[in-house]
Parts: sequence; C-alpha cells; structure tokens
Amino acid sequence: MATNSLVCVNDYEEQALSLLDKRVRDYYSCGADDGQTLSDNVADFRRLRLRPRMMVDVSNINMKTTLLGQEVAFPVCVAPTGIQKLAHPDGELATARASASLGTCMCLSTGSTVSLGELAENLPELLLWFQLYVCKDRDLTRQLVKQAERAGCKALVVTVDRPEQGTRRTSITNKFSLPLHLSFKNLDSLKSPLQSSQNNKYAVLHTMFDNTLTWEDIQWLTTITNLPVIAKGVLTGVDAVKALESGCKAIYVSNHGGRQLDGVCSTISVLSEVVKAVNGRAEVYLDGGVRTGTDVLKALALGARAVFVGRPPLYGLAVAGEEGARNVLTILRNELKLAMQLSGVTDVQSVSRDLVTYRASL
Ligand SMILES: Cc1cc2nc3c(=O)[nH]c(=O)nc-3n(C[C@H](O)[C@H](O)[C@H](O)COP(=O)(O)O)c2cc1C
Ligand SMILES: CCCCCCC(=O)C(=O)O
Repeated sequence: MATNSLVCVNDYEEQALSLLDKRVRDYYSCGADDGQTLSDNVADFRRLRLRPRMMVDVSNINMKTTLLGQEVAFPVCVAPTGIQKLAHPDGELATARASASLGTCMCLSTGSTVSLGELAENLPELLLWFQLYVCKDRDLTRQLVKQAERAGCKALVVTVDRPEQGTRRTSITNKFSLPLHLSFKNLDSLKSPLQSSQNNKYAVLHTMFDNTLTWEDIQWLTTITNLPVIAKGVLTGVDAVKALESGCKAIYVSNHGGRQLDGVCSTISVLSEVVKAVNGRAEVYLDGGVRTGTDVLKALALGARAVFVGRPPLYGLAVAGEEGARNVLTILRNELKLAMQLSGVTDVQSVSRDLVTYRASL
C-alpha cells in the first residue's frame, strides 16, 4: 500500500491494526492481563521532559555507535519478535533486509519463521544477534547456540523474563496457534517434540522452554559458547549485578513489551536503577514503549547505549513488507537526529543525564 501519508510510528501502528486479521492483530498488540505495563511503557516516556541546550552548532550529528564493539549507524535496533510471517509472507527476511540496509542490528527470535541460516546466506553484512529461549533439553539448546554461531551472530540474547508465558487473554479467546503453513525454522532440522506435532506447534514450543532456569544456567551457557551473552528482561539493579556476575557481557532492560508479568514497572522508569548498578561495567540496552525519536533520546540520556523496538517494525512489515519495516526504522532515525539537533546534542555517545527531567506537576 502507499505509505506516503504515514509519517510517524503511530501512523504505522494504526494502519497495521486496521489491516491485520484479528488473531494476528491481537497477538502482536496484546499485553499480559490488564495491560497496565503495556500502557505504562509508552506513557512513562511522556512523563519525562527534555531540557535542551541552545546555541550549539548542530550541523554535524554523529549517530553512529557500537554495540559490544560492532558498529551500528544509529542506536535503534530490532528487538526479537516471533512469528513475523504472520505480518508478511517474507517475515523476518524482510525485517532483516530493512535492518541491514540501514546499518542497524537485528535480534532474531528463537520463535522465528525464517531461519538463522537463511538470514546469514542472504545478508552476510547484517549485524545479527540471536535471542535464545533456553530449552529443557540442553542438547537442543546447545544446537540452537551452534546454529547462531554458524550464522555469524555476534551475540546471544538470553530471555530471562519468561519462566512461564504471561497470560495474553486474547490469545486464549482467539485460540491462537501457529498456522499450518508456517514453522519455527530454527527448530525444523533439530530433533524435538515439534517434529511429531502437526497442529499445535505454538503450544508445543512453549512446553519445551525451561522454567527451572537460574543464573547458574547463564553461567553454563557462557561455557558452551564464545559469543557474548546478554540477559534480556532485567528490571532491577540486583538482577543486573547477578547477570554480570554470571558472565553476561551486557544488560538488556525489558519487560517483554508488557507481555509477561503485568504490573511491573515500565522499562524507562527502571533504567536509571539498572545503569547505576551496572556502574559502567557493561553496556545497557532498553526496549518497551519506544515510539518516537525523543523516546530514544530520553533513554540514551538515562544511560542506555541503544534501544530496541519490537512492535514498530512488525507494524511496518504488516503495512508494506520490507519497505514498511525500513520506513519505521527510518522515521525513528530521522526523528532522533532532529531531536538531537533541537536539543543541542551532537553525538549519541555523549548524551548527558541533564537532558531529561520529570514533568513538573504545576
Ligand atoms: C509479537 C511479539 C513477539 C515477541 N516475541 C519475542 C520473542 O520471541 N522473544 C523475546 O525475547 N521477546 C519477544 N517479544 C518481546 C520483544 O522482544 C520486546 O521486548 C518488546 O516487544 C518491546 O516492546 P515494544 O513492542 O513496545 O517495542 C515479543 C513481542 C511481541 C510484541
Ligand atoms: C512459541 C514461541 C513463539 C515465540 C515467542 C514469542 C514471544 O515471546 C511472545 O511474547 O509472544
């Protein structure tokens, strides 16, 4: 469809929600339970206000940064989201093409509908990370890690906020399942309970994830791979320290887009606590509710090295495939650049804490 009239992420969201089939729309957009955290993620960015500096030469803006030593063109990356072929037949390949063309990082989900190998073959230039759900079957887990290594992934993002699946009410009422023409491509060639299940692969995959995980398992993971391990789903300073002690090389603040424990704090509201606890020992990333360039700038000011976006690229994908995903990322990049210029900030790597304050209640 024509995308000229879609000028911000919210336009893409509105358009995507109007186009998608109800079951997919609900699956992508839902939060857990009452959706308190889902809405707080967005709302709490709006409680922060910017304190721009004037009369700064902003003719040259540096948006490049590095993530664990790898360069990205701007600090907005693609969060892992499963089953992208529900949004568009090209699925994760389209999102990856969009990410690669803009020089940013994409994290592929364990539950992807395109394989690591297919991305690596088509897009060797892409900065690719792999999100791992640790499976009860450790041999299977090990094989997933090896696939990520073979695909040239530069980091393993271990999701730590899903000992069990949060309650997504619409997934229950819609009886959400994986359509028969799709499969979890990274698991297709591996021996697992998925191979003997035809109809309910979505539910079966959930049963394969391990709910006994502790930080000791993260330590174990660091012994089976040379890839840097990143803990995704950290919401407190205490857990950030535990993650570092377990060998994680970076901390990813996330509440799974409000899809796990409803009522947890928004990610932007806990970022400072985590950054303080990490105390410069590792990079800190954030996702959850990032919808504008000023949201990105606020997260950078509070100490994030980069942000990730989950639903926005899915909505871009649903509206116009690769082009739509690219447009969404481009909008965020351009909005960030303008927000920096209007704030008197010239480098994404040196955004000062002073740039943000809480909105005053008058
Ligand atoms: C449809 C959907 C699927 C997701 N799948 C995964 C996943 O497979 N693994 C994971 O760690 N997080 C997953 N997430 C969470 C995202 O990685 C991310 O934390 C969240 O979407 C960020 O919030 P945002 O959508 O407001 O940007 C998913 C989120 C959505 C909306
Ligand atoms: C059965 C696994 C599908 C991918 C997991 C998606 C996910 O984490 C979500 O929040 O949805």
